[in-house]
Amino acid sequence: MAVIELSDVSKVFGPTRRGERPVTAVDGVPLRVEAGQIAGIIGHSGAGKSTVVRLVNGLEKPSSGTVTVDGTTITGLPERRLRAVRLGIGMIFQQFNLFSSRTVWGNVAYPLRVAKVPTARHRERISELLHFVGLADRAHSYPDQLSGGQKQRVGIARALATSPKVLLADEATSALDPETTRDVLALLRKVNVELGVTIVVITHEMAVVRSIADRVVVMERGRVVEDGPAFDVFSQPAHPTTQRFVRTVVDDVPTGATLESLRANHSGRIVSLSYRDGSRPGSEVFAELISAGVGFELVHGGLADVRGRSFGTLTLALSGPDAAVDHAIGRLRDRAAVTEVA
Ligand SMILES: Nc1ncnc2c1ncn2[C@@H]1O[C@H](COP(=O)(O)OP(=O)(O)OP(=O)(O)O)[C@@H](O)[C@H]1O
Repeated sequence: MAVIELSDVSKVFGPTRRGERPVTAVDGVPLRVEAGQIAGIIGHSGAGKSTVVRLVNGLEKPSSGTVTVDGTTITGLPERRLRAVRLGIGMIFQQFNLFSSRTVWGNVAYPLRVAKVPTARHRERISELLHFVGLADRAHSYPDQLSGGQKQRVGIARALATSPKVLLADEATSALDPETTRDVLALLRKVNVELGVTIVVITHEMAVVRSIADRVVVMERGRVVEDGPAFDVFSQPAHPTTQRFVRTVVDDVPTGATLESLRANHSGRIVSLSYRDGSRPGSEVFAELISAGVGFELVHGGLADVRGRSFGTLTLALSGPDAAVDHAIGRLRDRAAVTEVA
């Protein structure tokens, strides 16, 4: 079942001054996020990601198309009904957006008050949330006494206070160092697995998508240019923009200067063996080469793991008589996609 569904949604911001052109921030976007999924929406600055988030929580109205959240079509809903829908959507932000004058406890209590949860129930709920995010001992601290990672944990506890079905994370780790990013992403996974919350992660970093998303949506200039299961998008990216994003985290195929340097430094034939179906190269590769009497050197490559399945490319420089090398390449083609790169 789709928890979030955008059908052919566009958002055009009209010019605010004379002489300016309207901006199409979102252009005919289809998006379906299934219940229990973690979807990663990636794109460069200005691609339209934040506008998609604002359309999902009803802060922007689409110029055309419809937005449905948890079975309710929110397009055209009056503000009063929208507020009720928003209670089912948690949000976390890059700059955490905590109240600096309230303690951790006070920050987490705030959405409970807005949702008119009886005060008698606050203590138990807040304590449960702070335990869940690992901050039970910081309840009386103020935000400026916390690290960035701790602030985001408070943001997550606050976003979960009213037990939303959906959590929207807009660049939630962009202000954090890599180690803290890993911890916060692990916490988001826990939110997904243990609480069953559907999560949409908006980011410009492929490493974030790689470590958390089940599903990847790539946006460019307001459009969705690629959308698929994380393993497929990482192992066989189709759109050039996706290919560039994937190369920022998995640089297994030699291109450009690397390829030139390989050619300059190896006189033999250079072949790449690609594994894109979840299988891995094993000792059989080397056994084939040895039995064919071919010399080899591993000159480039890498294997990556996405959602528990691996893929990657190994590049080898082969040396020996032409017939033996041809024979070995023929045998390897039975086991992997082989490309001769030089
Ligand atoms: N309220 C607005 N009025 C006018 N133009 C807007 C408005 N909000 C966004 N835009 C424009 O829409 C386009 C998409 O912006 P959006 O913030 O959705 O992109 P993004 O992918 O989230 O980028 P970033 O990561 O930089 O926030 C940009 O060209 C932006 O300038």
